[in-house]
Amino acid sequence: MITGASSGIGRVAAMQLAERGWDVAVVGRNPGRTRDVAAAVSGTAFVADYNSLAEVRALATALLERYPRIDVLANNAGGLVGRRGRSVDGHEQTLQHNHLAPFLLTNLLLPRLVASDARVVNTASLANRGGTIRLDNLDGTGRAYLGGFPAYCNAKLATVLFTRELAKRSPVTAYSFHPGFVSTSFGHNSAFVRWGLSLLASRQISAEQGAQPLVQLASVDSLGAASGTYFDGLYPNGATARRAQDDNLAAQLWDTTARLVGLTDG
Ligand SMILES: NC(=O)c1ccc[n+]([C@@H]2O[C@H](COP(=O)([O-])OP(=O)(O)OC[C@H]3O[C@@H](n4cnc5c(N)ncnc54)[C@H](O)[C@@H]3O)[C@@H](O)[C@H]2O)c1
Repeated sequence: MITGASSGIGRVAAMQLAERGWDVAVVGRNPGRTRDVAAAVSGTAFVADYNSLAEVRALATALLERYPRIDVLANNAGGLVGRRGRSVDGHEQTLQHNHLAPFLLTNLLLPRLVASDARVVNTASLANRGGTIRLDNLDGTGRAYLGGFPAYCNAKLATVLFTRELAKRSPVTAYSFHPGFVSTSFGHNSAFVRWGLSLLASRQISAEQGAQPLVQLASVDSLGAASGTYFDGLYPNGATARRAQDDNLAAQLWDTTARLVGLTDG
């Protein structure tokens, strides 16, 4: 199961895993592109916009109906929303697309993932190092938006913490990773990020190269790294923000997020 599989890293990973014989669930936001990729990999298309948690819930229901077993869930959908705005559920959108929605999807699938002895692979980012988590203000209300970059850093720090905590709270194997600076449509909707990426142009890699960590983390039998590990590309224990090592923060973030997405009432 690969989210954000209609383009970029997710699309290439879907192609490569299908070539290895996997039955791939292609999850995307754009119906036409998602169906095209699904047809190309002889997989099944699922469409959901993470701007709505109701769509995430419907997605989970459809996936559970279709697959009695799930070997891998790759939470890869994400990116920046260039202008501050609220999701259908009232949350800051970059936070919802990168953290709240994948958290909810994973939890709704968790019993099936556990029963399948599955792996969860979360696409994080080096940007986690610039993140902060304010548990009483995950939306960043009142803080400068700057083309979504601070919100993105915070959300990807949340991804690293979520992965560590998932490894603690459940028997599934969970990894997060930074794919590298990959030439995709990532950041095209934010002038600030486009400018930042232009400075890194010489370090950009192709989507084929950027998909390698996802493909490896999904498919290699033994990675020799503990569940919860963050990879920088193919290398375990990549550099993270110090806060990403804070077990107490990870546990509190889990509980706060569960409340925000309506999994618990506190
Ligand atoms: N490209 C990079 O340099 C880079 C670096 C670090 C991390 N990442 C992360 O890699 C992942 C894949 O990005 P990419 O580089 O392939 O870019 P991309 O823009 O080609 O792909 C992003 C995918 O996420 C999906 N998505 C975005 N918002 C969504 C929403 N609201 N609902 C449902 N799906 C949504 C898109 O439809 C698309 O399929 C993202 O999580 C991104 O943050 C990318």
